[in-house]
Amino acid sequence: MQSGFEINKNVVIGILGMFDRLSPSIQLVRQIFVALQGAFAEHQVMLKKLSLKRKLCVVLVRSEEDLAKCDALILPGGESTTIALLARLAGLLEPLREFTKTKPVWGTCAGAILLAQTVENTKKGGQEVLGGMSISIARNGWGSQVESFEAPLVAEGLRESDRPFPGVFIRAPVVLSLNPKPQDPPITIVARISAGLLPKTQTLVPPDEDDTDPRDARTIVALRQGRHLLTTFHPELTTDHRIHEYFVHECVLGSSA
Ligand SMILES: NC(=O)CC[C@H](N)C(=O)O
Repeated sequence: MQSGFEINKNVVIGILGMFDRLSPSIQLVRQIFVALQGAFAEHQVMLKKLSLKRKLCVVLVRSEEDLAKCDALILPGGESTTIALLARLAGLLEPLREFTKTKPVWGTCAGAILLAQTVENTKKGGQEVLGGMSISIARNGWGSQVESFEAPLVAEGLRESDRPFPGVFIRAPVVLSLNPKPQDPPITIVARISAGLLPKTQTLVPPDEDDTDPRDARTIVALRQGRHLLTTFHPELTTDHRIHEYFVHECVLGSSA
């Protein structure tokens, strides 16, 4: 893939931080959740570990002005409906949709929901999306917070693909189907969970004892379409930086890192 970057240009990766707009008391509650769900600091630490030929700047994005500085964006975990609402209140929803049309975006967990074209199991009133990926996804598809789980993932699209990627799933969404139209960029599977490890607690898709089809869309937990990346789990809460590396090298810099 062609890189859109000049060789000496710094690369700015933004991390959407809508929760950082909230009042101090709500911030405290948020910190408790973010410690569990990953956010700016965790992604920043991972990005700083990558070895690149050019300087990588990581910025927190809370406004249209912040977004305008970015070459690429990470939509972190949290709560997709709240993130979309806060983005709308900040006048950022449309700029985010425009950004998604032209620049690389990676959505983790709640961010993955925002990147999907259609969402099931939404809260009353529906879910606003940015819609960069032609997939259908279900919020909280594996169950509630207490049914969060960890599982080794088959890292088929990553460097050292024989080495499983540690999957951390927190009220994670489930990919239901891939629906690319002929004119859309093709979808590449980056990581899967083995069909046999699919949690039985999933709320949306009825568990089927015989359903161990490894091609089942529910087994897809990381995928790429064009310059966008989607992970239903939280790579920033692990010590394995291969997914961050994949985003920067493949989606942002186009293999020329
Ligand atoms: N860890 C997460 O980001 C959870 C996502 C959350 N279940 C949502 O609907 O947005």
